[in-house]
Amino acid sequence: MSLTGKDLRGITVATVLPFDETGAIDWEGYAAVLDHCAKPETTDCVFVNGHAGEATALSEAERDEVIRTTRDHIGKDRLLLAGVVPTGYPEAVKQAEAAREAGADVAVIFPPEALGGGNASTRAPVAFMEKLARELAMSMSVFQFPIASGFGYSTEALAEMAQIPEIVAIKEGSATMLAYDENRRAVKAAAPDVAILPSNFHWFLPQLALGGDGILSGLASLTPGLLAELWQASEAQDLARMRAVNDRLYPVVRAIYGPAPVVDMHTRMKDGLKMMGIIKCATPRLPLLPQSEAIVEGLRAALIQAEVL
Ligand SMILES: N[C@@H](CC=O)C(=O)O
Repeated sequence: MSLTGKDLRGITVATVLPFDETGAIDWEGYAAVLDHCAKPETTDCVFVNGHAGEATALSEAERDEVIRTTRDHIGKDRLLLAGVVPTGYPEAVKQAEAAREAGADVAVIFPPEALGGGNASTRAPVAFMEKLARELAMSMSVFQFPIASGFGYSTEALAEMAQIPEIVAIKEGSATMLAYDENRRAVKAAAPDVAILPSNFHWFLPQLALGGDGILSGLASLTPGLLAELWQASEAQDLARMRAVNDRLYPVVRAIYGPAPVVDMHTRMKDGLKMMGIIKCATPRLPLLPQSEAIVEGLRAALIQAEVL
C-alpha cells in the first residue's frame, strides 16, 4: 500500500495491552479493548506495540502476534501502525520486516539507545533513518521522544528526516509546546505531506489549537469518544466546542498524566478500562508496577466527573 501523511489524519489510538494475573497476554481482554477503542466512528488508525502496548516488555513473537491479532480484528482496510523498539540498526530492520509480514502498514521507529547521549541533535538520527528507509522500502513514522529524555531529535534533524520519501508521519511527543510548534512548522515547510501526529501527553487542546493532523495517544484506548469530539471540533475550528470537550477531559487527563512518574500513564488507562468492565486485570509487566489505591480512586472520580463511568 502506498501511503501519504494524509491517510494518517485523525485519531490514532495507541492501544494498551492487558495481561492476566499470571502475566500472560489476555487476548480476550485485548479484543474487548479493540471493540471499545478502534471503532471507525471514533478512530481512524490503530497503533500497536508502542509505549501504551508495553512493546519493550513483549517477546518478538508476542509483538508479531499483537499485530496479526489486531489486523484480523480491524480488517484489511484500516491503517495499522506498529512500534519498532530496536537496540540498534540490525534489530530495527528485523523488527520492521517482521511487522510488515504480520500485517502492519507503517513502522513507527523508536530511537535506539545510541541516539541518546547528545546524538539526538546531530545528523546521526537522519543517517539512521535514511539507511533504514532504503533497506526497508516501507512506510515509516519517526517516534519523537520528549526533549527532556535526551532522545528527542532536534528540529533540524526532524525536518531532514521528513524529506525521506518513506517517512509519512512524525509521532510528535517533544512534550513542550514550543518544541512541538517549532517542529511542526519546520516539518510542514520541508515536507507538507508528512503528517504531524501530536502526542504530547496532557496537551490535547493546545497542540490542536496550534495545528496538527490529528491525535495519537494511549488515552484514545480509554476515552476514544472524547478525543474524537475534540478532533472534530478542531477540524470545524470551533474553539467553544473544543473548550467544552477539554473541560470534560481535564479531570481524566490530570488523573492519568498528572502523578509522577508519567510513564505509569498506560497502567492507569488499564485501571480505567477495568473500572469500565472492559478488562479484568490492569497489572502491567515489569519494570512497570501496579498503581496505588489513591491513584486508582482518583482516576475513578475523574472518570465519573467526565461522565464516562
Ligand atoms: N503520548 C503518549 C505516550 C507516549 O508514547 C500517550 O499519550 O499515550
